[in-house]
Amino acid sequence: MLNVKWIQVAKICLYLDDLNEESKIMCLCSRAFFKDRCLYYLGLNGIYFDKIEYENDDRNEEDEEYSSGVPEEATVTDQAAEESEIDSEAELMIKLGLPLQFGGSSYEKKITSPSTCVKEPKSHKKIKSRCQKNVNEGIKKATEEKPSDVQHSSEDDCPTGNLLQEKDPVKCEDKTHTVIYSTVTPFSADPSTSEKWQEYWSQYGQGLLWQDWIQKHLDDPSAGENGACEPWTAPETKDEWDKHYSESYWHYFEQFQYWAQQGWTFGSTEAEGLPVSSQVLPGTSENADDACSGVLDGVNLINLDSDEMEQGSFCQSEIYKCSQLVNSESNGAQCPCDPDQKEPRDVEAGEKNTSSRQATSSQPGESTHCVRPSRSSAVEQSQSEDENEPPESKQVKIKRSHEMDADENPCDVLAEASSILGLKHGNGQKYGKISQFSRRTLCYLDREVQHRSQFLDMHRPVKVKNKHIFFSDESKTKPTKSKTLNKVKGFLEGLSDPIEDALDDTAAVPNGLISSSSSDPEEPAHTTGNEPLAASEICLPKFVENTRVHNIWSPLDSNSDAQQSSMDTEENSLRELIPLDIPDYLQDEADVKKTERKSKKKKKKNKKRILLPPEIAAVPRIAKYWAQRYRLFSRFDEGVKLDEEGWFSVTPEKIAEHIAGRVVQTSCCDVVVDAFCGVGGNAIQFAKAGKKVIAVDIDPVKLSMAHNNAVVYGVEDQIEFIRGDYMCLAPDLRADVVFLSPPWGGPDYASAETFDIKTMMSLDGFEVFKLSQQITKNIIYFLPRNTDMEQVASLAGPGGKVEIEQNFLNKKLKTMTVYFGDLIRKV
Ligand SMILES: C[S@@+](CC[C@H](N)C(=O)[O-])C[C@H]1O[C@@H](n2cnc3c(N)ncnc32)[C@H](O)[C@@H]1O
Ligand SMILES: C[n+]1cn([C@@H]2O[C@H](CO)[C@@H](O)[C@H]2O)c2nc(N)[nH]c(=O)c21
Repeated sequence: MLNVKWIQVAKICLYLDDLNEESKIMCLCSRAFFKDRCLYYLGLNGIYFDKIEYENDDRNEEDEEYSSGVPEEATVTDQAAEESEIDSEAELMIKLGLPLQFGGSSYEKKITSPSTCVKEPKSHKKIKSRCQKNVNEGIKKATEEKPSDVQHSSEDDCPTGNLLQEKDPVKCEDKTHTVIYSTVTPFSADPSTSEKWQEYWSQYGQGLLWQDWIQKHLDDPSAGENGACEPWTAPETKDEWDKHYSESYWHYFEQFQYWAQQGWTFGSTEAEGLPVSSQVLPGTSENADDACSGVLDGVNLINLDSDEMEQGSFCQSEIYKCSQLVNSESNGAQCPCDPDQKEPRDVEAGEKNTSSRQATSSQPGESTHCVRPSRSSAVEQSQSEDENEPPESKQVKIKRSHEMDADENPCDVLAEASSILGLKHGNGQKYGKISQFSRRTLCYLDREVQHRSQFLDMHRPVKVKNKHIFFSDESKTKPTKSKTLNKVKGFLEGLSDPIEDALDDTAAVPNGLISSSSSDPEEPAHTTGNEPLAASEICLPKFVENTRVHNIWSPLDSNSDAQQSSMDTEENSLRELIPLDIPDYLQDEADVKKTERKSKKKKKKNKKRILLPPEIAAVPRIAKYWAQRYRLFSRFDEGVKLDEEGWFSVTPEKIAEHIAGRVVQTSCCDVVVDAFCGVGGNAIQFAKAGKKVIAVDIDPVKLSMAHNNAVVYGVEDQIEFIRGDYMCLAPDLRADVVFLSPPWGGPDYASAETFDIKTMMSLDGFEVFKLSQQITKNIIYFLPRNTDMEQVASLAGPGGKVEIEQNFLNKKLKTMTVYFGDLIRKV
């Protein structure tokens, strides 16, 4: 079973001609999440039992990541998991004695994100993860493992309050549920909020549950029907409903808690502005959709009753987020942020004035274009209009698309795609006869995408907003004398690669040593100096090539210890920088973090350094990849071979496995051409998935390594290895799928803001694609994460479709896989 989470996040339509709907290119944006930390740690440690520990971490992480969108910070409790949250940039900053504010996406994640002000009580964290675990591992087991802190199990504890006791889509007396629900003690510290939550949930819980259920089962026409087959009673859906219930409850609970902490309340009665329909529940409503939209109206009618709402546009926009995507043709539902409007609405941008045009769609299933209105304008609009009203009666007003003038319509699809989805775009040449796109529409398919994206590392520039760093007199003078700064200087000067590379996935490890203290498996291990070690200084372990070496540790030498402690001292001195305007909610955490850092430092002191095998130490540029050998090939120790290019360009096994899985899911795809097979990362996985593979590479060394590695995996018989130039061979190849993983021009691809596939690769990316099209329409293009999204979409041609899948390895955006033809998953 693949440990991959795949979600559709958005649909972007690129119009060539406003008047011709047929010519638009439909671009499905999806995300695939992989986790292979255990393989990374195994690479560092070389000890198997650690793997088990980290696998546990991963499982916890999964619970958090996908169950409810809770901010990471709120759920990370144990040391290992917590360490993994700090990326190496942040770690480097700490090591160098620089405050985190200077950079590092961990800082961004942990501090600048408004949502991180949500601090889930510790008890909730435990309870929640236990609860999730229970759900996942089997409800019955949960009954037996009733946690000790569960006090009650009566029906009173049912989080749905009275309402469910009357309408009971989920029976509270059900033992299993009793356990799950009774673990909930929302707002234990604040009874009034707790009451409000109870009230809110009892009023809207069912509607929300139902709405989400329908959303999840869009393809199932029976899902929205009331009556005979209620999902909570039907045997085939009961379990799924139960799980859905638990997940939804926690999801909305967290949302509610968050907004409550931001000073928002909701109008609980009709008099306060809630529509009557919001109180119509599934099962009692004549039309379930009315209930759904009513509920969502209710959500949108959450009122601001505090002046403390200072979280900026991101928080505000969350309220307006289009939280439902329903095919209006199939069930008549509407975009919830637009209660009285049945027409579809888009996030639009184009060269032309689109003010009077309404979005149209000709294809079934694509008729609803939900809009997430502009971050601030709609909010500002509504706030300024309501300025004179008492805050509790303020309501969200959102303009309809046709009411927006081009001037005032700030909905810029490209900006949204970039900031929310992390997709890059440039002005690069488009494929075929396409010159430019005249209009774009964006529809989010995952209502949580905006929120979730905050907790993913998409290599966004660090935003430090309104931070004033003041240097005390002392600290003004110190940096010039600081050994640490000299080290920084030396370190940076010593790097030939761009900074991003040094901090990201292409950094060199200059002295042949890898510090195992690097907390982020994605990141290179950083060393304390850049001087190459003399051969005599390298204490090389006895290393037999490609055989499992379980313990390749050497004790940390006393020198390094001294170095570390000197860095610690200097770190402290540099930490005299005083950020004056840390918001209150962060101030509280500052002390906690200090203590945590101290304890981490202590632990790091105890950590050991891993020594590289001689052949790896001889090529420092690839040393960091060696630490990641198991994530590239989990059977590395059984004789896998890589050369230098192979090390940095092989597709990590989890990603390759996933891509192969996508082929398996597509019918009539038996033969796959791996046009640039390299050392075989992808070819092996295609073969493992049962496909016949034609593996082409121009380099005989690569090809022989690919063959060797295929033997290790026992799939050599399924692969035909052809040495040659794909550009010449392509016309003679026959296959059902072509996989393209060309050289991107070395590790420098990441230093470009946007990667142009036509001009930045050694081969012309358009030509490669064109040749492949002659073999089959089913093409997979494996590309850099910063590839120009519009350029790659243009490959689909007018009226075509494409799926752009972002590949996240341990929450960090790694690569982009683009699917064409039948390989595109259906929306
Ligand atoms: C990025 S690597 C492929 C990595 C591969 N997907 C893996 O997982 O191991 C690109 C490969 O393309 C090969 N190559 C470069 N130009 C080529 C060409 N014109 N025809 C065939 N192969 C070529 C290189 O030798 C290199 O091995
Ligand atoms: C330079 N490089 C890295 N990766 C892939 O991107 C990941 C993140 O750097 C690497 O792990 C590797 O899979 C490459 N893939 C291809 N096809 N061609 C390349 O030149 C290349």
